[in-house]
Parts: sequence; structure tokens; C-alpha cells
Amino acid sequence: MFTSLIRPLSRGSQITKVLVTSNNVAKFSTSGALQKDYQDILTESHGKVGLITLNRPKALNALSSHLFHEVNNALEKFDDDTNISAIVITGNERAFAAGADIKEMMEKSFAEVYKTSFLGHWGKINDIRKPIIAAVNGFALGGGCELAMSCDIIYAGEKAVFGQPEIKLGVIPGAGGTQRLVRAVGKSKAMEIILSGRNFSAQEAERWGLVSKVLPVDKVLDEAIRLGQEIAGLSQPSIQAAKESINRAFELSLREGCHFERKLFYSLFALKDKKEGMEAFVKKREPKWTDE
Ligand SMILES: CCCCCCC/C=C/C(=O)SCCNC(=O)CCNC(=O)[C@H](O)C(C)(C)COP(=O)(O)OP(=O)(O)OC[C@H]1O[C@@H](n2cnc3c(N)ncnc32)[C@H](O)[C@@H]1OP(=O)(O)O
Repeated sequence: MFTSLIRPLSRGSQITKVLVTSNNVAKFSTSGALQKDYQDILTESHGKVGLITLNRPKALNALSSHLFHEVNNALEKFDDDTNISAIVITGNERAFAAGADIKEMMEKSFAEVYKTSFLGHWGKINDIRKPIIAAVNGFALGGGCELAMSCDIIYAGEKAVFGQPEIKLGVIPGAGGTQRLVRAVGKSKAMEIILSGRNFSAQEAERWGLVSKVLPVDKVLDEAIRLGQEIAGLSQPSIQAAKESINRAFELSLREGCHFERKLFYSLFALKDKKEGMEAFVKKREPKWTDE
């Protein structure tokens, strides 16, 4: 049996009708939305912003391998789509994602996860060139917190709950949690959170620098899309260069990072957009970006 729903969308968005079938396969009825059928996610475009909604509500968006393969597929499609300049990943009001799917992992042996490189596909998100914004409401636990931290910017609803509770399952974070959390909040806080497995609030996450903005629950997605649209309105080669350079800060020494940044800065002088941006400033007019 088919049920239909119209998502409330922000200003300037395309209206997309989502048909949810009894086996939870979503189809999109307007042009501009992806034609690919997914089972565990929904995808839409809002102008130049691609939106991925995790959609396993009964399991609090637990990250099964299947769901994550779909996320990777959608991310790669948006990254290759010249009509898309920024990507937003969200869940629902109850959960962004309550972690990796414990029911899927429960029976897996060491030999199996090792031989099949169980989390091998997790790193694909790090190769996406376009900015990714996480719009987090509800639980962002374990792999859900790691997914949010793999995004470039996190906006959180005031009731969002973050945490790395893996220690309570007899394991440790496995998708970058021990590495990204310590870089975001420092060693002492990261140790406290990961060794105790205790959750923390959106307000704490903002205070510690993990989250860039805390918003009312019903405003998080709209604001994330609005930020994506703001970014999409700028020169895209510069946006991608800025993202690449900021991410290098996690891997290079300060000296190497500044050297890398300088080279990228010089390279942007080859762009028409550099000439346009500077000329527009001097002539006191709005720039017209061509992304060239
Ligand atoms: C493929 C990429 C994966 C990369 C992973 C990298 C390594 C990551 C490891 C992890 O993430 S381990 C998991 C960490 N997360 C948790 O430990 C949280 C588990 N969930 C909870 O503690 C609770 O569900 C909650 C979030 C505190 C909410 O509690 P509440 O009482 O409100 O709801 P529940 O009845 O517990 O849940 C509703 C429904 O959802 C199912 N569910 C919730 N979380 C998961 C999960 N992580 N995996 C599988 N299923 C989950 C839960 O079982 C319920 O379903 P039913 O049992 O009623 O069918």
C-alpha cells in the first residue's frame, strides 16, 4: 500500500513529493530529485543543496552496512552533480543515528570483520570534495556521532544528544571517534566521554567546539540548508580549496599546513573568479561567479 507525504521545505526549495511504499522504498515525483531508489535513506535537492535523510526511524537510524552503502552512493552522486554545491545529512527529530547497527554486528566474528574489511567503506565520506553539513536532532551516538564528526559543519537541535557509548558494548569507537573527538574537544574531555561512555548535550558540544550552532529543533534542518545555499552562492573552486586546506590541518604540521595553504592560495590566482571577486570589490558591485 502507498502512502504519500509532502515534506515541509525551506524557501526556494523544490517541492518534492515522496511516495513511501510498504517496503519503505522511496520514489521522487519531481525532476531535480535523484531517480535512484533507496530503501534506508531519502534524497532531495533544495536548489544547489543536496539533502540526504537517514530513514530507518524504527531502528533510530541505526547505521547498517546497507544504509551506509546508500549514504556513500548518494554522497558520490551529489559530489559528481554539477548542479549541487553543498550537501546536508540529517535524520529525524528522535535520532540523527543511534550508532552502528548492533543487531548486525552482534554475530560477527573477528575473522569476518577483518577479512571483509567491515568498516572499509566508511572512509568514503572523507573523499567528498563538496562541503557537508550535519543537521543533528535527537540521538547522535557511536557511529552516529562519528558520522556527524565526519561532516564539515555540525548544526544541532537543542535536544540533541551526542555520545560514544561503544565502551558499554565491550568495544571502542571504530569509525574515527577516538581521533576526531580528541581533535575537536581535547584529550581530557575525549578521554572522559569515551572511557565512561556517557552522553553529552548539544549545549556542551557547542561549548567544546564540536558543534558550531545550537538551534530550536524545528529550525535545524532549514538553517543547515540555508547555510548550504549561502555556501553554494560563492565561488565553488575556492570553497573546495578552503575545505581541502582546513582538513589538511588535521594531518600536517603547522609549517606543512601553512605551506600547503599558500600553494592553494597561489593556485586560485589562475581562476576567473579571483579576478571577478576582486574587481567586484573595487568597483563596489556584486560578483558574478562562474566557478572558473
Ligand atoms: C556501517 C557503518 C558503521 C560504522 C560503525 C563504526 C563503529 C560504531 C559502533 C557503534 O556505533 S556501536 C553502537 C553505539 N550506540 C549505542 O550503543 C546506542 C544504542 N541505543 C540505545 O542505547 C537506545 O536505543 C537509545 C538511543 C538510548 C534510545 O533508547 P529508547 O529506549 O528511547 O529506544 P529503544 O527502544 O532502545 O530503541 C528503539 C529501537 O531502535 C533500536 N536501536 C536503537 N539503537 C540501535 C542500534 N545502535 N543498533 C540497532 N538497533 C538499535 C532498538 O533496538 C529498538 O528496536 P526494537 O528492539 O524495539 O526493535
